[in-house]
Amino acid sequence: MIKVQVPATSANLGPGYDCLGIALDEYCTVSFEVIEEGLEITGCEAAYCNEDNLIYQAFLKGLEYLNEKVSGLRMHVETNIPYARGMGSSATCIVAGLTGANALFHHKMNKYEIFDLATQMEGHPDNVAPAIFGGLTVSFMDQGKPNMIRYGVKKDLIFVTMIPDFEVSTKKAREVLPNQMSYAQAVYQMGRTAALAKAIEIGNGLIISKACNDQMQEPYRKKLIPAYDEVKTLSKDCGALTMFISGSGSTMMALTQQEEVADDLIAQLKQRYPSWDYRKLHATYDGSSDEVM
Ligand SMILES: Nc1ncnc2c1ncn2[C@@H]1O[C@H](COP(=O)(O)OP(=O)(O)O)[C@@H](O)[C@H]1O
Ligand SMILES: N[C@@H](CCOP(=O)(O)O)C(=O)O
Repeated sequence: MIKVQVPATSANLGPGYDCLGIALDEYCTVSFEVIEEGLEITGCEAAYCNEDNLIYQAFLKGLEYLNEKVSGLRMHVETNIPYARGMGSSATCIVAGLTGANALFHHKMNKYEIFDLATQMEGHPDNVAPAIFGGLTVSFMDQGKPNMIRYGVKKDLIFVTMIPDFEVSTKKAREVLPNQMSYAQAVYQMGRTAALAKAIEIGNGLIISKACNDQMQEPYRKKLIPAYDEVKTLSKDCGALTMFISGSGSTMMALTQQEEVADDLIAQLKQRYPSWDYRKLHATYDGSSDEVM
């Protein structure tokens, strides 16, 4: 039996739409066991316990690439990453399926081949890159192929993760975006994205707070998250460096280097939104991994 572990991810980090992503210390683990026939899936919602399961679809894509077949498969999923909340659940599924297939067939693919296949399935590279390689990644497409470079992350950064009790599907959140932006907006985004990556690496709070602002997707997506303005203001009032929509939402993340700021923000939000889920997460350099059990 093979056991695969993949971290949650937060994409965009404000201005880095479809480019920036970071791996966080919350994990999805999936075990894969070849059986005589059929497909057995446990550990996820009944709606996903069938051939449409995204992990299974990615597993099949991996097999096809490797030109391999299995007689049957037993899969067990354990995850703390909520669905459709902007924490990269679909990327973890895709990376887990591909990694599982690769591990069963002697690691014939390298991580860059997995990155390519995963990007094809996810449609953009920013979640799958940190899910595979860990850390803070900057990705871009070149001639249809994904490329990425990895940055470090200052250890003391706390990602205050505020998970609303409703879903936002990535597909829907992409549909609300306009098709064009001005040169002025492009300049606004480029400078901030480049500066933000370095600021997160070295823990420069001043640049994080100035650079982590976005004109490209958050102004349009905040309509899908009614509490966005309130959470943004509260994060600032509590002393957080910044607050952004994680991936396509609905999760919002505030960044701070002070434990008491994180605790205060969570305590205040818990009073207003007791049904939300709150976590204090940290970046991880552990990308996807597999082991024989
Ligand atoms: N454990 C799981 N098993 C099967 N499919 C899953 C699982 N978790 C997530 N998914 C798939 O990922 C979709 C959510 O993806 P998406 O809308 O991109 O949100 P997210 O921000 O969580 O990645 C679900 O609707 C489902 O198709
Ligand atoms: N760049 C994508 C990221 C989607 O991330 P997810 O965690 O919501 O799947 C986007 O913003 O659409």
